[in-house]
Amino acid sequence: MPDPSFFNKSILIVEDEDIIRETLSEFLAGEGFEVATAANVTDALNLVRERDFDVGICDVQLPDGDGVQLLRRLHRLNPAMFVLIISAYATVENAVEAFTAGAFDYLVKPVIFDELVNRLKRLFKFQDLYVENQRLRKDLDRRAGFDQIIGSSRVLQDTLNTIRKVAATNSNVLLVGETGTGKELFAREIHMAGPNKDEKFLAVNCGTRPVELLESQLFGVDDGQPGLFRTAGEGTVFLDEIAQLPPGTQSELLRAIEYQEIMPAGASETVKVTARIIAATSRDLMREVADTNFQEDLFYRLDGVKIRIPPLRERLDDIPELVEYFMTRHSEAMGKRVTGATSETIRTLMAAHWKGNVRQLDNAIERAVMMCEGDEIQPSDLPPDLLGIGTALPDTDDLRSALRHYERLHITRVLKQCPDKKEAAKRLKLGLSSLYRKIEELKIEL
Ligand SMILES: Nc1ncnc2c1ncn2[C@@H]1O[C@H](COP(=O)(O)OP(=O)(O)OP(=O)(O)O)[C@@H](O)[C@H]1O
Repeated sequence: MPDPSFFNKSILIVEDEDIIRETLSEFLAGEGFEVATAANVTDALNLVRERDFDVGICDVQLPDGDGVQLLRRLHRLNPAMFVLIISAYATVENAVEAFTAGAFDYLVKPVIFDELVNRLKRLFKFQDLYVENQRLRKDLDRRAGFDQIIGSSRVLQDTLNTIRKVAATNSNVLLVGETGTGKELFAREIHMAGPNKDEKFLAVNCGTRPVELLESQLFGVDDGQPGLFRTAGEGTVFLDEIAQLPPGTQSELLRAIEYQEIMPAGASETVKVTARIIAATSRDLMREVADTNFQEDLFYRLDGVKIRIPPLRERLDDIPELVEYFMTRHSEAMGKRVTGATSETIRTLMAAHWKGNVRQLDNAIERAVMMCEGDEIQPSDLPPDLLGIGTALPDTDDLRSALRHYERLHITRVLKQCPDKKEAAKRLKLGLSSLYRKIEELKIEL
């Protein structure tokens, strides 16, 4: 009975002796593998250039090269391919060379089938761990901010350029932007592009209450918790919603910036701190100063290096890419196969107002993926309030067609909210038969 871990696995046998290659191939195919064979280095490389294999079994001596060198080249083409070297002569040097080059295992001829099966079972256990490890690493990198800022619009790219320049200087930064524009994401990017990227990035919301809790989180307690500033070391402290920092805490923060020292609760002496500070606000800090809610000194300290994160409506070109990104993420998480959005959906999204910016778009796509019944997101899968705020732009200048377009959109939205046609007709102030006629005329899909 073949081992279940062998099914759907692909294996490449590289062996110049016909009889060995064929018996191995027959045996492994019988065990459930998908098998391909090559009799020399050139053929093996050509096969690996064409497709990925899970495993390679390579003889050491081949007519046009040696198996260990082949192994190195295979790894360059596909690092996830695990290779088992077989050799007619067992020498320590051979084995060491194979393992140093990255072989997963080493077998001596004649190959005993039972032994090969055991080695392959072991190999797949490791390979599963390897794949899982790669996935987690990717996930971690994503969470840490790598590769996560999506969008190639000019406006976004200019902002990213400024961010990278500022990041290198290790100076404190103020990020200003509406809610959901990605301020925390950009703050992480600054940290990761800065000289202390291997240190910690710690975030706190300045709206945290009571004040004592916020202050102990930030500055710590004398004989208890160290607080974010000390824990961050040379890393970054991200102060979100800085406008909500209470007046007393503002003075403490000013001291941390001006003198690089803090006073933990209950302490009698100050403590030196070196963390970089990145603050973010969705409010106009200057106005908060004018309204005496925010200390002027602190404002000027923070305002030195200020970067504005543009709202989504100023970079509509990013929407298709962001939709693709969120769609992939959410459909993976929900185990669905939603692979695209219709052009009408994209037009609708590009016409919406996006008060909640990228976060709102993320939520809209999450909902759309949930509602989507086929493999493409339709306008009717989008949140109804979104259709209300923005209106899809018609594809034409012809007034009659444009009116049909809006009529179709409006009726679709009402029907989506209210599937009972009698009720929907009432809301539309139409007779029931007129509604049916419109549905037919406008080709509204239910
Ligand atoms: N360009 C982008 N690419 C990918 N995801 C983004 C982008 N911008 C924002 N996001 C995502 O949108 C959500 C909101 O971003 P974030 O929390 O950084 O915004 P914020 O400006 O700090 O919001 P708030 O002011 O409400 O705290 C997050 O899930 C973030 O990952």
